Amino acid sequence: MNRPILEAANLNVSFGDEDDRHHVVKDVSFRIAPGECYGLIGESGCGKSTVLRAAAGLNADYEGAILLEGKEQPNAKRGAYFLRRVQMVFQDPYASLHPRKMVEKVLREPLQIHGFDRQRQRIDEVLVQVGLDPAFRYRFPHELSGGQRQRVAIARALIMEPEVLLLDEPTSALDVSVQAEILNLLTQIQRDRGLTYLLVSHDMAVIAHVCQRIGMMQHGRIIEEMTSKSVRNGQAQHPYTREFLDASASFAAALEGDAA
Ligand SMILES: Nc1ncnc2c1ncn2[C@@H]1O[C@H](COP(=O)(O)OP(=O)(O)OP(=O)(O)O)[C@@H](O)[C@H]1O
Repeated sequence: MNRPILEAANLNVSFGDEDDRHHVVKDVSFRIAPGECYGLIGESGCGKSTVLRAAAGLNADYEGAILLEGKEQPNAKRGAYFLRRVQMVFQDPYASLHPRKMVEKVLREPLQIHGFDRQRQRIDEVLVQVGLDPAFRYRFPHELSGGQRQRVAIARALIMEPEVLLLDEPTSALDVSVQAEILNLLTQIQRDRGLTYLLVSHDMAVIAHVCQRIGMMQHGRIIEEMTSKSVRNGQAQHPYTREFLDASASFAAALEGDAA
C-alpha cells in the first residue's frame, strides 16, 4: 500500500476507574489507503464505535496512535479537538441535528468557524450533492424525514471539504426503504470526491456494499482482515468470522422469506 491516509497503531481504549476497568479496544491496528473504504464489522459491544470515536478525536483517552498522512493526531487531552480533514457522520440523524436549528444554520456554522468564503454558494452546492433542493436550507429537522435528516448530516460533514469520513452505522436508524438510498448516495459521493471512508456497522450487507476491505472485530480486537470479494466468495478464515457470516446470511434469508 502507498502511504495510508488514516492509520490506527496499537490502539487501546479502557473505560472505568482502577477497580472496575474495562479494556474495550485491544491493540487495534489498520491502515487505510487514500480513496479506500474500510469497514469495521462485529456484533454489538465489540468496540467498533469506540475505535471510530478515538479516530474522530471525540475520545482522547486512548493508548497507541491515530495517524493522518503519517502524522500523529494531537493529543486531545489538552482540549477539545476536531479535525476539519476528518469528519464524522453519526448513526442517529434524529439525535445529531439540533431541533431548533434550521438547515441553513447547521451548514453555515462550520463554514463560519473555519472562515470559508462563498458560504451561500457552498450551502447550495452541498445540498444538491446530497440530493436535496437548495430550498431545504429553510427547513427545521422536524420538517424532514429520517432519510432527509441523514442527508443533511452528510452535507454538514461534506461542507468542511474533508478527506476522510468516519461513518458510524449511518443507515441503521433509518427505515429499510431508505437505507439503500443513503448507501448509494455515500458510494456516489465517495467516487465523486475521492474520499476515504472508515465505516462501522454490524451489518455485513452494508459493509460489503460500500467497503473494499473489512476488519472483523471480536471482543475489542480485529481478528481478521478480508476483502469484500473474499467475503462474497465465502473465503473467511477465522471460525468466528465464518459463524458471523453464516448468521448474517441466514438472517438475510429469513428476512427475504418474511417479505415473500
Ligand atoms: N463512554 C463509555 N463509558 C463506559 N463504557 C463505554 C463507553 N463507551 C463504550 N463503552 C463500552 O465499551 C464497549 C464497546 O462499545 P462500543 O459502542 O464501541 O461497541 P460497538 O461494537 O460499537 O457496539 P454498538 O454497535 O452496540 O454501539 C461496550 O461494552 C460499551 O458499553
